[in-house]
Amino acid sequence: MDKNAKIYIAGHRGLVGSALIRALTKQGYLNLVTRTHAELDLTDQVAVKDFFAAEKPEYVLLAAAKVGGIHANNTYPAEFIHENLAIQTNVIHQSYVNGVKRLLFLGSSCIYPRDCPQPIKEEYLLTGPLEPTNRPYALAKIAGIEMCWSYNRQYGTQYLAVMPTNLYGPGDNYDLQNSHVLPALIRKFHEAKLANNPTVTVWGSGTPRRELLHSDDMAEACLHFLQISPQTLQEKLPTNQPPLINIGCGEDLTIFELAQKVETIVGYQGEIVLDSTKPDGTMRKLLDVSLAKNLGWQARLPLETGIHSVYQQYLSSL
Ligand SMILES: NC(=O)C1=CN([C@@H]2O[C@H](COP(=O)(O)OP(=O)(O)OC[C@H]3O[C@@H](n4cnc5c(N)ncnc54)[C@H](OP(=O)(O)O)[C@@H]3O)[C@@H](O)[C@H]2O)C=CC1
Ligand SMILES: C[C@H]1O[C@H](OP(=O)(O)OP(=O)(O)OC[C@H]2O[C@@H](n3cnc4c(=O)[nH]c(N)nc43)[C@H](O)[C@@H]2O)[C@@H](O)[C@@H](O)C1=O
Repeated sequence: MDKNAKIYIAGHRGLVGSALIRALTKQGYLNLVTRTHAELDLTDQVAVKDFFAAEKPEYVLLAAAKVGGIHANNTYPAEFIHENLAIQTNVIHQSYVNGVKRLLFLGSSCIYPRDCPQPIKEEYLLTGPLEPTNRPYALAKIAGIEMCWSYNRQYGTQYLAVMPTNLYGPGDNYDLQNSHVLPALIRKFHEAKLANNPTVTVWGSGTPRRELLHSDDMAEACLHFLQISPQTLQEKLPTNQPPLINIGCGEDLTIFELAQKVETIVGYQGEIVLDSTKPDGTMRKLLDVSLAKNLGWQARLPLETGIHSVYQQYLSSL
């Protein structure tokens, strides 16, 4: 890819979007197009049409979405399905209309059936019922994958759908209600340490397993697949399946084990209490990342190093 190629990063101030900006800048890409949510509401069909017609990006990284943890997904299902369907429909369609060379659509590991075999292969999509706590979000993401595949088949576009596992990194959402588990635990243990609280509450049974990937690894994966040659894709992506690539580190741990790791890194001395009134969500969603590896990408940052580094970033943001 030409270093002057015009690349639009949708959602550039988010967890993944900001990591994409860091990675693109590091690799010497200079011609980056960005808009804040206030400047361009991606649910607005006319505004998105005008933006693409004016800017004519050559590449699109679609990292804008309505995102949140288990509680947010369960509490605002209408917003999760409506906003995600609108954002991705507008951006994918206008990418086609304006001749974008390649688009990367970010989905999520929650698109796969709740009880599917582990580790989860791309081919398990649509083979069983979804997890209820995030079904509206997952269905929106599945529609986005289908849209990428349909445009590829009918119009010969080269859109890819990358499916990340649970992500964390600098600039994460630390809201105690709406965030994902890792930032929530970092904040809970840190605040309990400062206040000398005897207990920290962890939602659910502690037994669900999660796979966590740093946003810098995710951004490297996105750039790898944005730049991969059409020949390699043609050779290695099954033609009878959606253009889907799982992105994960290939290892998971229980929520209780994760809480213990955070407890140690933060240096909290009290006790962990489980709140069984809160939902567990999917019991396990470990991705099979052999396709990504076969296409030349694999995760680099070990979880413990990643947690140490985000805890330092969290402290410096206070
Ligand atoms: N975080 C995770 O654990 C995971 C994330 N993903 C996927 O990765 C992608 C990026 O997620 P992540 O970076 O975590 O999300 P963030 O919430 O951190 O960032 C999302 C970005 O999208 C922007 N945005 C949201 N709605 C609109 C809109 N209507 N118009 C314009 N911009 C909008 C937000 O702007 P603003 O904040 O101003 O609204 C924000 O900059 C998403 O597709 C998500 O589904 C997949 C799996 C796990
Ligand atoms: C990325 C992914 O993220 C979501 O799915 P999730 O993995 O279930 O999300 P989560 O990170 O919020 O929780 C993981 C586990 O951790 C437990 N847990 C313990 N204590 C806290 C806690 O304090 N906060 C949170 N949020 N969870 C906690 C919690 O009960 C659950 O068992 C969906 O948005 C989905 O759509 C999606 O894509």
